[in-house]
Amino acid sequence: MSILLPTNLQKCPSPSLSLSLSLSPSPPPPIHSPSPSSAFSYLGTRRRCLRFVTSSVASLQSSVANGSAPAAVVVERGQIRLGLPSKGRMAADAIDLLKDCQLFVKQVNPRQYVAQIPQLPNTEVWFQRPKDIVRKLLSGDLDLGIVGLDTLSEYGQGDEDLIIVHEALNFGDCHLSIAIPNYGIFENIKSLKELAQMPQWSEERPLRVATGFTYLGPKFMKENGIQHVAFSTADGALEAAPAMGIADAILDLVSSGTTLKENNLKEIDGGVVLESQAVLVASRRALTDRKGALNTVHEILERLEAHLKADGQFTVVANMRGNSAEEVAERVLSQPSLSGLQGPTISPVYCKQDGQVSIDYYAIVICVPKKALYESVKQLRAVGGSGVLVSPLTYIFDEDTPRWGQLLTNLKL
Ligand SMILES: Nc1ncnc2c1ncn2[C@@H]1O[C@H](COP(=O)(O)OP(=O)(O)OP(=O)(O)O)[C@@H](O)[C@H]1O
Ligand SMILES: O=P(O)(O)OC[C@H]1O[C@H](OP(=O)(O)OP(=O)(O)O)[C@H](O)[C@@H]1O
Ligand SMILES: [Mg+2]
Repeated sequence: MSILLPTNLQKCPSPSLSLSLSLSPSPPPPIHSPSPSSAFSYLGTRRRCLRFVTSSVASLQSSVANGSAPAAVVVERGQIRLGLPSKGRMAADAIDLLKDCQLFVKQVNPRQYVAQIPQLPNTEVWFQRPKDIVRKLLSGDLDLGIVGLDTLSEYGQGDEDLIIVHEALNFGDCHLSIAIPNYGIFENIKSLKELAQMPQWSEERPLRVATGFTYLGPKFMKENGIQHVAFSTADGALEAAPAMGIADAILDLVSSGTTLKENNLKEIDGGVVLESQAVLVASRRALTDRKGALNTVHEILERLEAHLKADGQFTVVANMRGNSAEEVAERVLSQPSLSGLQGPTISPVYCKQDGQVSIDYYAIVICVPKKALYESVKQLRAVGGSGVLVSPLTYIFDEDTPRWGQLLTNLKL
């Protein structure tokens, strides 16, 4: 069966409207590809030169001679710059997360793109579109940023200057996934393998995929050995493309799955390109070369870890009759969900009866994962717990911040 390409895809009238990215011969190289003949590598080198200056004429000459990107040093400026999404679903969540960490972003009015965080006096916030945050981290115009992993992966293209400082900020959960119609020739197709093996696709008539992810898409298809694929770009409402005849499949973000369902599309086994959520990302050069950047990251990271760790937990307090703290501890620790972070805190409850002070009860305090709350309450009752009080936890500051150690190792510090 042969299917005709719509004319707009055959002719590619405008790169911004319909850029057909055939997988053969190869997907676009990374921004900082060392290949001197590549337009992408040229753009990357220029971009870098906007903000980072070469350390000396001699090193420039030697790097030109060996074909590598010139060694760069960071241009001086007083403030550390943190990029936050200026619009879209991530904008409010990023500010709310910082607020939960007692970092209050003071933006005088919503159209002002720079703001302050009084708690971090050496740091400026710059509001930018998520993809521009990544671009500006690469060019040296920003030092830190909060974006979705999908945006970071698409626009960062694996650049080693980008370091993920915290990979799970607990918002913006979604995944990047291939979806196909659940009708017509795709009705019985359930996996990427089955999709790739459909007889319809050939060099002349490839599988047409509409996506905003024109780096990750071709890369994924190539890694999965799938031939005869052509990508077209689109900026929004991609889910309409198959029904409009513009594409056979789409590659887009999915969260609840409602948009796919409402447009008669389905995901397929093996079709998930990336699991994504918001991440804190930093420029390696900024962290190593910019005065104060590492301290700022340390403080933000400590606050984030303390808040995010606490976010998944409740404090549970209960009273328990017993002869001694040790005896109560044994009963509590006999239950699998009651060991808390390091173990239960058990303290005597002093009661006055007939003028005498006695200890008949002990108060136990534990941290319990939110998901295990009800199970924990049942276990507490089973060993004699009564008057169970549950309250949210705000921060857990551990002895050390695990991601800080990982960051230092990554930076070879
Ligand atoms: N449906 C979703 N559910 C949860 N997170 C999502 C969803 N769609 C996108 N995201 C996450 O939010 C980020 C920003 O998406 P958003 O749609 O707000 O902005 P955008 O796509 O950059 O801009 P726009 O859609 O206005 O062109 C994405 O990079 C992704 O990480
Ligand atoms: O699985 P769901 O919960 O239905 O979410 C998925 C939709 O969310 C995003 O679109 P967005 O709302 O950002 O609109 P856009 O296409 O204009 O970016 C994404 O591009 C999907 O279309
Ligand atoms: Mg969107």
